[in-house]
Amino acid sequence: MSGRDMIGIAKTGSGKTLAFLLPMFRHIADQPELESDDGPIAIIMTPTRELAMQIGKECRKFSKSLNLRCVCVYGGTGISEQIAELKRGAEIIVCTPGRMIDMLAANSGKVTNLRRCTYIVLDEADRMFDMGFEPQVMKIVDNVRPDRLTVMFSATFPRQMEALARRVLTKPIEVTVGGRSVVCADVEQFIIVLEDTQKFLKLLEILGLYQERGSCLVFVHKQEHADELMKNLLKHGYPCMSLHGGIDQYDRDSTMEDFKAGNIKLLIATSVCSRGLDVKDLVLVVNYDCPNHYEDYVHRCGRTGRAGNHGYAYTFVSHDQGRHAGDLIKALELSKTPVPEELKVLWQKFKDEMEADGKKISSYSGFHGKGFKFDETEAELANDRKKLQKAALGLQDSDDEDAGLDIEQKIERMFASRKRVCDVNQSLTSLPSASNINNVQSQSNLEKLELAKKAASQINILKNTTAEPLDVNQQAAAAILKGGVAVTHVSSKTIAEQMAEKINAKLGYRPMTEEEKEAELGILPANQVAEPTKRYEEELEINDFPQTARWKVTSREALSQISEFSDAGITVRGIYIPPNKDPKEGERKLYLGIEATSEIAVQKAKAEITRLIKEELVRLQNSYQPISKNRYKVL
Ligand SMILES: Nc1ncnc2c1ncn2[C@@H]1O[C@H](COP(=O)(O)OP(=O)(O)OP(=O)(O)O)[C@@H](O)[C@H]1O
Repeated sequence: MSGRDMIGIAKTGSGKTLAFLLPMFRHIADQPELESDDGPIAIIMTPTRELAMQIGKECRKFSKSLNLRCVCVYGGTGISEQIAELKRGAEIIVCTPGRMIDMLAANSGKVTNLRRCTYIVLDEADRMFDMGFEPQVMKIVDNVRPDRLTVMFSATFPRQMEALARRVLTKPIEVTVGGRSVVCADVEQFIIVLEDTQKFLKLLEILGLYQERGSCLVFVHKQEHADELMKNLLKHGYPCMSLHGGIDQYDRDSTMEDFKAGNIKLLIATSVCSRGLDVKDLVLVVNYDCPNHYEDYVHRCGRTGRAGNHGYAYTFVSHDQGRHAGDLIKALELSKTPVPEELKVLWQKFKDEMEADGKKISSYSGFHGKGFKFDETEAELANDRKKLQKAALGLQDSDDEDAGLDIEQKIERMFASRKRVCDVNQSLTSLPSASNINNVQSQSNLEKLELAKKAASQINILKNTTAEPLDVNQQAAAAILKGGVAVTHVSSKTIAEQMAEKINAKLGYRPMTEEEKEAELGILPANQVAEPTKRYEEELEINDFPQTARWKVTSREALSQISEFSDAGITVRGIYIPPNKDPKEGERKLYLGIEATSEIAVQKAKAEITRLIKEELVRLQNSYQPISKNRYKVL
């Protein structure tokens, strides 16, 4: 309420939605009214479409009487109605980040814009900052005025995620109500260790106990399992539906509506339903497949025991899932629930097995490798590569939240970056490996200037004859995101100057300033001449990223855009070496060389390269649709 940025952490079902809606209404009431063509004053971002719908519904309960308009913008459904609604104007947009970006770019920015946006909510903030959403969230947040109010809410907030989140907050206050990342005390937890073959019968037994008392939600790990289990339950006389990312959005919406209205009492879902969903009278959660990380367990269990009601959460762990036992023990201990002996035994067994393999177990989940063939760093690197390649091939479940944690760090590690700083003048003779400068080493500065000018003018001619729409489009998109008008005009002279600057950077040549020229002509005293500048270089290995990610950062357009944006020269060097092959003598794996006259320029270029690779990895993973949508239609 006081206008500070904040991180709010409170247990599931405690009413966090209202905690950000009420101050938001007050904030909007203090702003001047929207004029035609104004975008929203408040944006609420959520990780799932169902959650966006739910928050939109909650918001409208209040906004109607306050004469405010709230529009839900989320993917998977027709874009035209959402565009029409936005064009009529809305003070509040509840959205999933991907579709919001589509809207901002739609119709050259005439649909909506961020000019008036001063209040941003990131609900389920920790989820919003993992691999799936961070690039999109940052794209939006970075284009909202810096003096905005930003608030983040979640029931869980791992420390490593918090550091990332704080990048978009200004001196935030952190409000924690009750525990941080703890299962709500109103949820009674049961862990059952059993064989896979016993799971279905156990589920029938549990449903027999609870089905009469209210709605039940069963979580499975994969989309196929959800459909399979639904069929089996239908066969056994339990009317139910399934809900997951592979189902058409219209069917997802209607299933969710039916489940919330109590028309369907039993829902089989993947973790797409684990966060934020609020279903009245949901009395039972069954983790038919054990969640594969701690936060997911907390959120899944939190679908029951909401708003002061009592709920029950059962979790099945099979004997070969000892690796998850640590997280479950942690969850039980933190919520002061006795840990079953069988679970302790399972965990101990897993730890013993790992230790026998030479792997050290940390207190709960995860282990630190002590491989036989690799040293620790190599093992980690190999593992990261495997994961990224898996992601690129779409081999992970699309609802697997674990997939992208700390992806930037992994990319950074794969870059195996090498840095160098050198004096410009020295560098001309001491850095023969630095790309195109070999043939100009012995030339004088004046000759180099002439060379740069000629090359720039040739490129300029080429630019004018083969226009590059991408450059212009990108500028337009940036302008639209900022709420401006998409006008881009770059004169030939400017292009020539920019190209000359870039070539100068590559050559390691710094043109003389007016003062220096005058000094050389004897007009200024020599002691007023500026000190020689330094050149900063960094090499980033890109050989082992998936092919499309490599293409993305080596294309001519991408390189010229990054150069333009960062003021650094970038060259593609080395050759591509396939996996499991070593470079021959004198060869180097494919890498990018960045050179600039300031460290900031190098960092800007590197950040952009990282962003492009990350975006591509996310795209590859999200575009994986293994199963035909039609299979999931429930008639
Ligand atoms: N002051 C209140 N008194 C009674 N019920 C409330 C109050 N505030 C919120 N609720 C109800 O509590 C339920 C849970 O609220 P909400 O969905 O905001 O929880 P949450 O903290 O966001 O949970 P999650 O972490 O799962 O997203 C909703 O049904 C809401 O209507």
